[in-house]
Amino acid sequence: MIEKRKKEGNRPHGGIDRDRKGPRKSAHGGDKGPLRGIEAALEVWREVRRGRFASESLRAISDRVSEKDRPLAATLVYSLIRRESLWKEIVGRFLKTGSSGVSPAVRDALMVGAAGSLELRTFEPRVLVNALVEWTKCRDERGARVVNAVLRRIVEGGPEILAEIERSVAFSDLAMRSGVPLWAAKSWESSFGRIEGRALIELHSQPVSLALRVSPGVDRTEMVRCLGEGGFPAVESPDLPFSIRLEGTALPTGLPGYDEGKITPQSESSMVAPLAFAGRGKFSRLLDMCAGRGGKTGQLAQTFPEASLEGWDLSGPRIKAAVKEMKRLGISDRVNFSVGDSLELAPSFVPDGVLLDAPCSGSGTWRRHPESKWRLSQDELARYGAMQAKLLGRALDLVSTGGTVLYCTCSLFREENEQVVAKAMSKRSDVVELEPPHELVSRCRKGRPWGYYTWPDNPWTDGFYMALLTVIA
Ligand SMILES: C[S@@+](CC[C@H](N)C(=O)[O-])C[C@H]1O[C@@H](n2cnc3c(N)ncnc32)[C@H](O)[C@@H]1O
Repeated sequence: MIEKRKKEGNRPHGGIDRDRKGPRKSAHGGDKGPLRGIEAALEVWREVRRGRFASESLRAISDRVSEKDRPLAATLVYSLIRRESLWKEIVGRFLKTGSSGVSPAVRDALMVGAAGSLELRTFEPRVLVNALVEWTKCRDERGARVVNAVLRRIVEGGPEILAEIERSVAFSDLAMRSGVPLWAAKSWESSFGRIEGRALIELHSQPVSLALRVSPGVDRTEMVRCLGEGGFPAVESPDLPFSIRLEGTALPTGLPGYDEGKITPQSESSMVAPLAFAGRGKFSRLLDMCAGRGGKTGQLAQTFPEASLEGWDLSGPRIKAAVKEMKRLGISDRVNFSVGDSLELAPSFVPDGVLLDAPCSGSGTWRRHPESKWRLSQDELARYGAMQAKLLGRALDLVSTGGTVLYCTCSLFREENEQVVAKAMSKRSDVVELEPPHELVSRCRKGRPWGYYTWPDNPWTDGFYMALLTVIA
């Protein structure tokens, strides 16, 4: 039995039927309808368990799932991932043998069944249970009986347990129902205090939507009208004069105006970062030390049309995407990119502004990318902190005297934020913090003591941290 499980875990990734024994067949005799969505959700969930992002896996199998079933699969798998620890807890209460006593196929079916039957109203519980039993039968004949029995008990008794957890005032239940790992919830409570920490945890059960940055020279009102006519209801953001808020999420390529560079999908928290520079007057040489796919590089270039820019990143594919992004925005001639380690590369100029959008845990974007939260450990957080401190030290070495360094992360952990700034400042006596522009500060929470946070307190804004520093003579 153990041997068999090991093999299953090691099998290469593949399509919906790949790891079934025997001839390829639908687990439900080729039925159309919800089963295909459920089967796809199971495949994606298994890929996520192996370290992939759900969005990536959904894309990879999209041509094997009918258009009608795609949203079903996505909704199901994301409900599972968002509150993984909650479903695990509920499954554990009904599975008397404990989850280590059953095969991975049984565990997967139970997790999908718990999330689907208790959170989503799209599924008729009987249909969902039958589909999961059939799916399990193809992998673990005996296990299918367990799935049948346990899921029927969950459908019956699960709502009461869920209601109990929803009502509970226990801190661990708050974390579980909000989909925040307990260790992270404790860390936020200790960083932000009891009331604020709990409020932050609760924000994690709120949905997310897409925001669009409007390029300079584009009429925002007209753009909103265009999007609406194209089937994407949108409104002008009351918080930022160049942001549009969509009602939901959408693939950028499907949006009117995207190909022409008129709009760029970006969360509002990330859009405010370049505003921190804007309060510091003019810049002529800007360095983006971790340019990634060029999201903020493009905005910096648009905000400072007179400046030359250089962008670096360790990842070749990301820099390739950044080059493409500059073309889309029509600013290719303004930015030079290099692939390499920012701790070693040398800029072609002495920058008067350095953006360090550091690699981080991404904890501020957990509502958008829920897989990452279950993978992160406190050890990894410490490794991020060490890397970020080195990168910030390098940014301060590179910037001109009197120049500006903007350090930012999409993390809500002090270990990646205030503590990194404190470490960098403790190494040099010539670094001081600058006050960002008032319109930015007024939307933020003060870090303790360094920097500012945005919180994920509306669907278009993520958790984000920024600290503006300068090197004095
Ligand atoms: C938060 S992302 C940057 C996102 C980007 N600024 C944007 O707005 O789209 C961090 C980036 O840092 C890059 N990175 C990590 N370590 C690096 C290093 N030592 N040198 C250069 N880039 C690095 C990663 O490849 C990743 O693209």
